[in-house]
This record gives sequence, structure tokens and C-alpha cells, in this order.
Amino acid sequence: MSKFTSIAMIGCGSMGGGMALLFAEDGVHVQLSDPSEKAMDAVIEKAEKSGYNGKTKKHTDYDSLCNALSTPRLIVFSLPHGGVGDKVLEGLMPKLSKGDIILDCGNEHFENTERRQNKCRGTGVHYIGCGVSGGYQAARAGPSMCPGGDEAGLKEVLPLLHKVAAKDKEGKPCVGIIGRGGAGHYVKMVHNGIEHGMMSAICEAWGIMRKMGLGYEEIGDILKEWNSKGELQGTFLVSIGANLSHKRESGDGSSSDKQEHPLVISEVLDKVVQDITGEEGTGIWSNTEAIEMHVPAFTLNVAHALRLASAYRGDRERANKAFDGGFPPNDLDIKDKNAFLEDLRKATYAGCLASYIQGMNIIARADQKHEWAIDYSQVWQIWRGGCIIQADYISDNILAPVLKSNPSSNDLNLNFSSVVAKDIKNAFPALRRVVAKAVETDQVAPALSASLEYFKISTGTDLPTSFYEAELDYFGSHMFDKKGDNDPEVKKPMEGKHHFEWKPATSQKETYGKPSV
Ligand SMILES: NC(=O)C1=CN([C@@H]2O[C@H](COP(=O)(O)OP(=O)(O)OC[C@H]3O[C@@H](n4cnc5c(N)ncnc54)[C@H](OP(=O)(O)O)[C@@H]3O)[C@@H](O)[C@H]2O)C=CC1
Ligand SMILES: O=C(CO)[C@H](O)[C@H](O)COP(=O)(O)O
Repeated sequence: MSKFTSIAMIGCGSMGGGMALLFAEDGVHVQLSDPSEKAMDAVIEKAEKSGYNGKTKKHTDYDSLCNALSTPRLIVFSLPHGGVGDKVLEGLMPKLSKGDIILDCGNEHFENTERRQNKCRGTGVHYIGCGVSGGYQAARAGPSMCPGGDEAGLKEVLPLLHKVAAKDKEGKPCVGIIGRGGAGHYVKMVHNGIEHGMMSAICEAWGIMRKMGLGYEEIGDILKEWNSKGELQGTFLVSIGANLSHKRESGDGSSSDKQEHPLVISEVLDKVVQDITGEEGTGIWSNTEAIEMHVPAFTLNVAHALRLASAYRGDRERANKAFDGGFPPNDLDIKDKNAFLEDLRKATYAGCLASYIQGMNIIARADQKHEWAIDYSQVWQIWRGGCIIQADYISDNILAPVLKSNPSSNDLNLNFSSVVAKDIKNAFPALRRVVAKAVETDQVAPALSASLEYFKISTGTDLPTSFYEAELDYFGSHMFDKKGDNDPEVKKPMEGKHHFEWKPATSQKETYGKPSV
């Protein structure tokens, strides 16, 4: 039996509510706090219905909440990111004692996490940033959990997390100590960046299949097939895509019912708004981090841009009118449908793998900067099951050989892996054919196109940036390295050693002639 027999859940929305039931299912008493009594009542009702009688209780003040907890206290946050957590922490701190633990299971920005960790440090309260993944279904059944912070607090709470977290195919829990400071929230943030890249690649493939004339349910069957074998085997986002493709509002699925109830997917508008409404920040933060860490993340960047562009439906409609109909994708007349679908499957895989590679590179660079001592074998384990980016083939064949041995962050770049090289060389011609077809027929394929460019550029040794560098030196005296220079620094991102006087600076009179005024 865990020492945490009575814990707090602060925030009883879709994730917190589900996790409260998850802990209650494990026999733990869960003390609830949420501004909405209705939200707490809903959790209590579900707990009672599930037979967890008396295991959940609502509180409207922190005194009664904290007094109801076993010690050391374990307080789980499932709150919107930003100021809410600060306010809650401020309210709780006077009631907490040395050894108590806050487990922040929201998608918090890692800098907020570290700021709060610093605030708590002098008091002996442990603040753990624990990204959770898998959506509200996983919150209820057991999410993938990514905790980071000080080791003492992590070791205290880990046995309980082992019990409630998602389990992989071998039954091992998808949770482990990720690293120090804000590492847990950082890795979860990048998980979401990868998620966005993968979702973009998959939705672009879906759009292309629609233009091939395939019906929603036919596409669902194809996605099911993709998920069952090969490089996309066991990919959660592909599997839920297969599942959602067949869903109708209600009814029994009979043919008369099919006429009455359209497929839900056929009614969904093309608008992703979370980044703009501020509900979620992870997509913005992971792309900002990619840029700030100087990591080329082609797929992630354009996936985010697609979301942003999609959100402004009204602007798109207005521009569409101004452009007299814009550039709508043409119907695709594909002679050998099966061969093209196979290309599309491989292209989708390349987009998913590109997302993983870019995400891992962001994590590695941040780990070096912040000295979090990330345990990459745990990153691998945490992403094995229960999370949105779960991808069994990638996990078993691409990540395991690199991550399981917990390499140094310097050796993490998956583009150095012979397995990745083999797979991408196999998928690249298919990706090229799909992108070429998409370009030719105006399909929307930013993440697929960016992934093609990514692999071409990140493995290329003859880029057109020679000309770029020359122009920079021409107008800005920014220096350049020369082909054939043997200095090892040439291989590093360091300023070049040469400047050429392409055009000497001249006086205003020499440049413009005699002024007219
Ligand atoms: N939804 C998902 O799939 C996932 C979400 N997350 C993260 O988990 C966290 C929660 O997400 P989610 O459950 O979807 O969001 P919800 O909005 O459903 O839940 C958040 C809850 O916190 C409550 N809340 C607000 N202020 C306080 C406060 N001062 N004290 C106690 N409770 C408060 C909200 O109440 P009210 O509505 O009345 O303001 C709401 O019930 C977020 O950080 C999210 O990014 C992580 C993984 C997956
Ligand atoms: O964290 C999550 C999954 O891992 C949540 O589902 C989150 O709501 C996804 O939203 P976004 O795509 O905006 O990050």
C-alpha cells in the first residue's frame, strides 16, 4: 500500500477528473478542489457509480483540503498553464510542510515550473513538473507520465505513479524519472511538438486520399491497415484516425441509419484554434524552443503554421474571394491507386519520423543548456504506451537502439543512426513522388513537403547556402569559410575566417552623384 492514502486533485476538468477516478480506483482517497462545484460533483458521482464509495470528497477551502491529506502530502495539479498555478501555489504554501509534494500534471511551461521549484526549495516542499499524455481517456485508464524535478521528491512519488501510469506491451509502466528541474515539462512540451508534426503529416495524407475520391470510411479502413503492419504499425494517431472515420452521431450503423446520421468527420470544419485561444501553449513553446535552441525543425514549424492558418477561417474565406477562388486542390486521377497509397503510407511515416528526429534534437540541445541530466532510456519508456505519439514501430526499431542505453545528448541525433538512414532511403522516393504530385495538383502538404526538404537538407553537403553566405559577406562583411579549409572549426557553427572585398564602400557623392537639393 502506498504511503499516499489520501491525496489532493486541484483542477477537476477532463484530465484532473479522470485522474481523480484513476487514483480512487487504486484505493487512494482523493480530495477535490475546483472553482466549479459541478465539476467536483461530476467526479464524485462517477466515483460512486464505479464503486469507489467514499473515495472522493470536495473541498472549497485549502484548510479543509490539506487537513484531509495523509502525510507527506501529495497534491496533484491539473490546471490551465500560467498564472492559475501560481495563484494556487501561493494559496497552498502556508498550509504545506517540509517533505510535501506537488505533482504538476498540467502542460506547464518549463520556466514556470523551475520558477516554482525555486520558490519551494527553501521550504522543503518538492515541486515536480510531470507532463501527462494520452488525453482524457488515458487520464482515466492511466496516462503516460513524464516527471522531472528533485530526486528525493521523485523517488517518494514514483511507486504510486508506477501503479497508475499507462503500461507498455510488456506491462511495464510508462513513467520514470526524466531529469532535474523542468525536464519533465520540457520533454512533454516537445512530445506535443512531435504530436503536431505527426498530426499534420497524417491529416495531409487524409486530404490527399479524399482528393483521390476515397470515402471517409474507406480511408478509415486504409488507416487501419497502415496501423496494423509496417512502419506505421501501432501508431496511436493513425489508429484513432481509423476509428473516428466510422463514427456517426448516434444510431446502430444500419443502412437506413447511415442516411439519417452522417459521419461526424464529414461535418467537422477545417479549423484548429488551440494555439490562438491560449488553451494550450505547447505547440508555440516547442517551436519557439526549436528556434531558440537553433534546431532545424522543418516539419514541426510548418505543422504549427498550418494550424495557425487554419484557425482564421474568416480570413481564408475573405482571401479566397480576393483570389477569385484561390488554389483549391484538384481531384487526383491516379492510375495505380494501390501503388500511390503505398507511397502515401511511406511518406506519412517519413513525416512522423522527421517529427521524432526534430523533437529529440530539441530535447538534446536543451538538456545540454540546462544540465538536466535527462535519462533518455526513460524518455523511450514513457513514450512506449499511453501517449499520443505512441508509435510502436518507431519505438522498437528506431528509438530503442539509440535511447535504451541512455546515450549522452551529444550522440542523440537520430540522423546519425544507420536504421534511420536505411528507412528514410527506402521512404524518400515515395515521399518525393507524393510531394511532387501534391505540388502539381495543389494539395495541401506542408509537413510532408517540409519533411522531404528536411531530410534532403540535413543530410546534404552541397547546399545553395554558399551563395547566401557570399551575399551576407558582400553586404555585411559577415565572413565565410572556404571549401577545402581543414580547420576542425569549419565543421562547427562558428564564424568563417575569410572576408572578400566584393565591392568597396564608396562616398555618397561617388554613389549617387551630385545631390539635387
Ligand atoms: N485535455 C487533454 O487532452 C490534455 C490536457 N493536458 C493538460 O492538463 C491540464 C488540464 O487540462 P484539461 O483537463 O483538459 O483542462 P480543463 O479546462 O478541462 O480543466 C482544468 C480545470 O482546472 C480548473 N481550475 C481553474 N482554476 C482553478 C483553481 N484556482 N483551482 C482549482 N481548479 C481550477 C478549471 O475550472 P474552470 O473551468 O471552472 O475554470 C477546470 O475545471 C492543462 O494544463 C492541459 O494542458 C495534458 C494532457 C492532455
Ligand atoms: O497535451 C495534450 C496531448 O499530449 C493535449 O491533448 C493537448 O490538449 C493537445 O493540444 P495541442 O495540440 O494544442 O497541444
